[in-house]
Amino acid sequence: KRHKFWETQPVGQFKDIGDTSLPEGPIEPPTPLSEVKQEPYNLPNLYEWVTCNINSDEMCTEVYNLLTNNYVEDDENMFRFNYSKEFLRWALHPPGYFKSWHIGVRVKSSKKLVAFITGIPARIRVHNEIVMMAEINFLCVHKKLRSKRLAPVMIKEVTRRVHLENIWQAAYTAGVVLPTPISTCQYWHRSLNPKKLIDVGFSRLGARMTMSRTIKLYKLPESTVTPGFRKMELHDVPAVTRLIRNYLSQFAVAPDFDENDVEHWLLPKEDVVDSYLVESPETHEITDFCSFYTLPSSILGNQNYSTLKAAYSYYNVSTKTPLLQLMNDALIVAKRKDYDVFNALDVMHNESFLKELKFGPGDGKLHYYLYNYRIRQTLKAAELGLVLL
Ligand SMILES: COc1cccc(CC(=N)NC(=O)c2cccnc2OC2CCNCC2)c1
Repeated sequence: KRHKFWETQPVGQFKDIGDTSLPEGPIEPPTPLSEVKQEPYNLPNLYEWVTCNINSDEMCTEVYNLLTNNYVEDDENMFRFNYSKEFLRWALHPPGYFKSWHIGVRVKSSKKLVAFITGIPARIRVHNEIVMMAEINFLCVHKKLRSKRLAPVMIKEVTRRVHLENIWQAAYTAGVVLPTPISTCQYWHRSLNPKKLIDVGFSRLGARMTMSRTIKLYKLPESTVTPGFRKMELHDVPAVTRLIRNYLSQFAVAPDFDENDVEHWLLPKEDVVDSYLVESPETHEITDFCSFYTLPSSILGNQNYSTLKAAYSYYNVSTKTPLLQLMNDALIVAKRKDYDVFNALDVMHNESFLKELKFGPGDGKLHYYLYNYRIRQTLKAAELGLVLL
């Protein structure tokens, strides 16, 4: 039976699609905190819960190893996300984070970490409502423990711990269709190192294309073209916050970033997140912004390479510099930093540059979900202003 678990949850149900009589907003009201289950859900006998302190190098290494060997693979099982430890510390320690939302499952006897799920707090605007939510991510069950129905109890446990902090909504993405996407995005890839991408099977040589012709097709200039294009710095946080808040206000769903959020999520952090802005040489006004995060993938079964260095488009704001030119500068920087590929979703205004900058469509889709929050009608990808890690 499909979605046995999700049919028991306060999420949009397929049968409700198109029923515009249902109001936008929470599906269930909050529960009085005294009525929230105080003790953890029961795991199958052999397993126990563990709260993962990612600041501990030993614990962070255990989480890193579990994800490196068991997390999401592409549809053809040729690549597996390989989030770095530094990236995990960044992704899981935003302002106001709760340690209790970083949840692991151990085998009681061996103490081996075999499953993981996380939440982080985020203020998300949905149309005109600002909603405190948990962003759920990194749900991973060891390959040897799949279809033991561990995922539903882990989802219930993280939900319980989120409820204990008086938060009743959540946001998450998945490559699979569950009840019920608020939006479905297409992902796109821009080759930066086409020879390696073809060698590892990520891309294929185009018809009637030679390798040298392909290398030439994706060639990029050595230096960026926009005057005033530079790395973001700490002192830029107030101006970048104003710029991104204003820009994101046009989308139906978007983070409600304040300066603390911008400082955490958008200040450059080596091998984790890169961010650049355009400071007008005349007025010193900050007019544009672009950013990408670093998420390598392990290459499963290639003699010459073990890792694909990938940049993922994050938040981009264009008010003076054409988005096409801004993103081309982002590609130039990524190429110079030896990334193999630059990925993007067709969210926000990304559609306007994808084809022109020689992105090719990926072979999968990314579905966005809200927990315990109904929206009137499914959003177009271009109405989404939220990028999850
Ligand atoms: C190339 O290596 C891969 C390793 C694992 C999975 C995939 C395909 C895939 N599922 N890609 C995406 O989900 C994706 C494609 C473009 C942009 N963001 C993405 O996902 C992000 C956001 C959701 N959490 C994972 C990272 C590719």
